[in-house]
Amino acid sequence: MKSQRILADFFRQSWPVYVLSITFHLVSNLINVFYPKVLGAFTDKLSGGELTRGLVADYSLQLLAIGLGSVVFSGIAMYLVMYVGRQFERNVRGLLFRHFTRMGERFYAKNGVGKLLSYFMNDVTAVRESIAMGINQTANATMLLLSAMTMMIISGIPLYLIGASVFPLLLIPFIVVYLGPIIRQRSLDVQEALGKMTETAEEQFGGIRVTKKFAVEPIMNKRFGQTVDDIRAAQLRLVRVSSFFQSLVPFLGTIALIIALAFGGYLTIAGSLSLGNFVALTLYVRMLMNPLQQIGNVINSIQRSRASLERLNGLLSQTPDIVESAAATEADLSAAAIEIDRLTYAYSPSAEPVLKDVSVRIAPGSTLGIIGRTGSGKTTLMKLLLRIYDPPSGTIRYGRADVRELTLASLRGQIAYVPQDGFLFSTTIRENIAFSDRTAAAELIETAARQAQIYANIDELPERFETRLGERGLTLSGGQRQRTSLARGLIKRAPVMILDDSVSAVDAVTEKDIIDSIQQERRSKTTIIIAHRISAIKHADEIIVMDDGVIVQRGTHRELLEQPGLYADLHAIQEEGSQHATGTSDS
Ligand SMILES: Nc1ncnc2c1ncn2[C@@H]1O[C@H](COP(=O)(O)OP(=O)(O)OP(=O)(O)O)[C@@H](O)[C@H]1O
Repeated sequence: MKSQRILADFFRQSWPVYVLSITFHLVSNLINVFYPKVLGAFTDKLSGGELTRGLVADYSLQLLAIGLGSVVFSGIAMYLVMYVGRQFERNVRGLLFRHFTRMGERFYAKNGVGKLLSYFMNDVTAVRESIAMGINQTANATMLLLSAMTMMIISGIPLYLIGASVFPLLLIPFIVVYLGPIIRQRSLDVQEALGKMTETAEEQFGGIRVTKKFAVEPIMNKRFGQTVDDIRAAQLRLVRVSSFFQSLVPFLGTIALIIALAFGGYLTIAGSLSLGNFVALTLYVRMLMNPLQQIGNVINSIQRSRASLERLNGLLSQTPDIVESAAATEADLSAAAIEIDRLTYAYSPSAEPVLKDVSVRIAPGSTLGIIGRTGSGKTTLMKLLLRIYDPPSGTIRYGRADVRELTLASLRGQIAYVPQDGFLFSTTIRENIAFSDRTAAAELIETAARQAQIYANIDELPERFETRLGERGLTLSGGQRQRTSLARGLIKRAPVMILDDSVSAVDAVTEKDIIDSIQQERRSKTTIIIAHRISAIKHADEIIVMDDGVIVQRGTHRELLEQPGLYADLHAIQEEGSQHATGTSDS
């Protein structure tokens, strides 16, 4: 399973660093456990009246050496593990991003951007913390526990006294088994709530312009406030159980100290334990409290990170809905006819089909115009041509090849798709236009801009093609964005071009200029134009009219005008509109 893979892969690569770090921790702790022994010996000398100035200086120097030695080794050990922890973070973020790029539209329709960001930020960090800090502290604590126990035995502290003092610590595993799953579940709830908040924030920042124009800030504040309240509630539920757990562990340490003090004190008075060993015992038990506290923290953090790991695993084990066949071949669309054959498509098995028995043949080099009511399935049909969604087998062919048998890169690399709401990146206009080939020559970029009738606008900008756009290209007007996106499609000079309502935001005169230059540029190349205005498609070799997923009419502009139907009705309405606009109407 992928779940184990993230960690297994990571440990396979980085285990030498961990071994080195654990060795350094071991050395540091071996040095550190001499500290109670030195103090014990000091106490014995003091109580025996044998302490001299020279011995005081000696003991002080020994303590200094112990302090320095242990700090240096534990410092290096910590650095090493933190270093690989950051490597883990970097690797998993890369892995997640590559996974995201493979996922299809269905995945993005289900998972908001904010939710996906939360995987990058919260979950990866939670796992990193536990495999870096967690492993550091566990190694440190275990070493300290083991070496302290060994030193107690070597120092001649009776075993039964050590056993009695350490007994309360044996209860820790039982507490972990009982409280661990509760902490994990509550951590999962916190991560989900954080994901929701990032999702809501992303959406609200994205829609802030609409919010302001409708003056609905209070509603939005309330909605966001709710997600923040949910996080607080989930976090408090987690804090209640995790702080109980975290304080229970050192409490057991205190019980151990009380036993050592009472039992050890009694044995010292009875003369069966030296004063030096009594001091050493209490110092050792006190010394054990820190690692216990650390182990408590670590167990808590491991439970939290297990919740995050589960979320990451869940995400990484999702497979893309569009999978390239193992025998997929490279597409060659340069002279291929596009055959759509009795295509019926529904977005889900339980939903009504949005395309019903659609058949069209687009000859290579020809232009197909598509017009129809909104929601009639035009964009869906284009997405199926690009295999953004999977059409039923045999219903879409390029030449002789079924679309499902072509490699995705070769298929999409040869189709220039220009959507209605062309997304622009927050980089320069030049990079936005030369998106499919960043090395494209300046003349090619300029020609594409001219053909898309955006050149004059760009030329007026202070830095022309080097002008940086704001996020999502929002420094341009809607029509300018659309034409920049059109230039991005045109520069690709792809064998097939799809304009999906791509000139809807430009005025009629500009639209005519754009259509003229597209006709010129794409004279011998296959072009599909979807439009709501007849003026944008009337030059097409064939026009199909769609209504509710069905092709209701087909033919050339002239043929369609001669038939009664949706096309002639649309034409009449649009003609009347333009006559009103130019003042040439009879009525
Ligand atoms: N991802 C989706 N999941 C489920 N249903 C969808 C999805 N995308 C579109 N639809 C539905 O499919 C139908 C056809 O939508 P489509 O976008 O193809 O229409 P269209 O003809 O391009 O519309 P418009 O002219 O308004 O752009 C609509 O009823 C729409 O609600």
